[in-house]
Amino acid sequence: VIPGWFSEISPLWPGEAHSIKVDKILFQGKSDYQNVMVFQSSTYGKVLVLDGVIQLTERDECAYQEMITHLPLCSIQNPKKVLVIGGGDGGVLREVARHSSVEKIDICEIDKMVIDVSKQFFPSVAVGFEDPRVTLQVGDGVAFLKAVPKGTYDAIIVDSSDPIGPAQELFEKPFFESLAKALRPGGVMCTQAESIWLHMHIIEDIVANCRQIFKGSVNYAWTSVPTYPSGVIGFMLCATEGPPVDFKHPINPIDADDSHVKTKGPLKFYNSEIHSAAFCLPSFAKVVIDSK
Ligand SMILES: NCCCN[C@H]1CC[C@H](N)CC1
Repeated sequence: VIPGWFSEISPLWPGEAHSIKVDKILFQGKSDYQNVMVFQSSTYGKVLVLDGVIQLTERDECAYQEMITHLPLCSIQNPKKVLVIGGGDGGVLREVARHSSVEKIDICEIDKMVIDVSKQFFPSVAVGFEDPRVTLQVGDGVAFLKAVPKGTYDAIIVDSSDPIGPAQELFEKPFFESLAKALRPGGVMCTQAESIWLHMHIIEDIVANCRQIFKGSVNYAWTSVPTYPSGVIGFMLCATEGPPVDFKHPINPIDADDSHVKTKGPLKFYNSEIHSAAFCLPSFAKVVIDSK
């Protein structure tokens, strides 16, 4: 380890480690689920780290939060009831709140320390919790979903960490089945789906499971997040059987010039062109994802 630098070392990306220069460690703690750390970096603003893995930085969190939220919500007319699993930093809530059609935002986050630390060190991210439509449940998303009545939500966003630690079950088939049950016909889900450069095997399994469960449509999208491993992150976008959903052509655009987004500050990353482009895959990924 180089003094003054944080290196992201994990068995999920063997042989490589992204490093960020550390100016000052601001918080270190251990919750019931994981180690939590916040540091002031030299060039990426404040950084949130869980069990040694970068979750977000102030400089590039916009890319992930905007894409994971607007890829599903801009693909259906009038989303009204939205559920967020994970997302304890509040960033996805901030983005969901831009949609004036949304009436109810439920969130189930397992680790209260993540929520408290985000409110203390990342107020521009945790601002999402302030929206009056938000109802917070601190608990396990797997159990939460089992109790949700069939067809409750228009959209569910699974903003998870990696499948090592508390989020492991969020990548398994029973969880995808409970997501599908909780969605209305033609409802949409969007989950964090790792890196096409590092995790094609994990992605292959997720796609195979989703194709069995989501009879509407199954799509993989990806985007650039400099501080995530290999500099990219992917998303599974699925729709249940019902009114058809064409993820590649947003029917509910929320481009930067939309009046109702002014209250939340401008969109820094998402727009309708990058929405459609996100579904264009390199050949080595297409051959796996389209063949499942
Ligand atoms: N809400 C913060 C983002 C959580 N998702 C991240 C995706 C990339 C992973 N290596 C770490 C978690």
